[in-house]
Amino acid sequence: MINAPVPPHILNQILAKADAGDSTARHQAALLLSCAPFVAADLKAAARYQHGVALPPAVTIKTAYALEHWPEAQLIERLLATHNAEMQLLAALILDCRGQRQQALELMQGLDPQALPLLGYLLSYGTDNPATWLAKSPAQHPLVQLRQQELNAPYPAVTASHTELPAGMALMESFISPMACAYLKWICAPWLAPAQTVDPKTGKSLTHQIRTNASMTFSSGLACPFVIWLERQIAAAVGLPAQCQEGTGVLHYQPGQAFRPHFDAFDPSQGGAQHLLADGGQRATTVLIYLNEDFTGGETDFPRLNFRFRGKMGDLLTFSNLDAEGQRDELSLHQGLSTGAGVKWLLSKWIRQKPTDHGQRLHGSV
Ligand SMILES: O=C(O)CCC(=O)C(=O)O
Ligand SMILES: [Fe+2]
Repeated sequence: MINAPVPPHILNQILAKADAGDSTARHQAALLLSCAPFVAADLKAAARYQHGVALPPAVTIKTAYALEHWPEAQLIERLLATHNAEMQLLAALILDCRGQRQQALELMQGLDPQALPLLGYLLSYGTDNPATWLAKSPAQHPLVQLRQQELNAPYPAVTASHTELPAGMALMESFISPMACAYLKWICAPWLAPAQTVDPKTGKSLTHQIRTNASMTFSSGLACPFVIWLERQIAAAVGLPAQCQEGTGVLHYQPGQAFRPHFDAFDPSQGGAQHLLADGGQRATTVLIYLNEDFTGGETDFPRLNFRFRGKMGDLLTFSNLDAEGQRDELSLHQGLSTGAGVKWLLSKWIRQKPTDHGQRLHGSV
């Protein structure tokens, strides 16, 4: 079975019917709330509607993986055992990022050829014309095309000896594979919305001209096993607990869009700071993973360090936002320069000093 994500307004209509006693809606609600890669609410909510409904294996896997910390080999084994196209795709992505390309390709090739266009349609539900997806032959699917194009990309990740990196920064080249980049772009595309920024005075999120791009954030309820796995990979790479992470964000810049100069760390002198610092303390570290290369402009720019960075597909750049005393580092000011031609995709991860609600929900309490 393939699990369908649903835009919130549709889900809310179904939930309202289910709450009014409609048994079909209850059934739909249990399935939809528990599906992967997008779970529109948390699993506790699904349980409310669950009576008599067999939940898809993905749900059990996601919950157990998040809470029991299975070793990676066990995760892959269980994903494969579901015989579910989506779960097998996740296993292929993890294997691919691990450098087991041949096994990943075999898995991809073994997938039901109808499953990928159908997954594309389901993932774009409500925002795309289903006919566009269903009319595509499986061979036209971006993930299918990619497996032929990207055969020679280097894996696994290598830590780059980038002599020109400023202090406090590190680069890991090919941290995730092009197939994984394509998957992240693909599943986020239908869910992009104007990116928000935090109002320092109130601590509330709002749209602001400082940030004109779009984004999508995987809250703990939305994270699929691949995103949970990726958060743990990031944690290991930067040596900071996965529990300290905020949700994984994916940023999308159309030509001319930008994220103007800003600090990721909060300004503690502002009124909204206490509210923001309450869940995990300061944003100590930022991790960026570059998901594509086919655009001009759009570098990540650190004006006070006279440093400008352009990642290759799958590269991870990390930098610190705090100085040795734990205060906001004034040198960490940075921006996503406006893109010229083409679209820029970037994964963005902020890591706090202490565990966050998000991190503990996905990775257990510390
Ligand atoms: O788009 C970029 O290059 C920078 C993104 C950024 O500053 C952030 O996500 O905090
Ligand atoms: Fe930033």
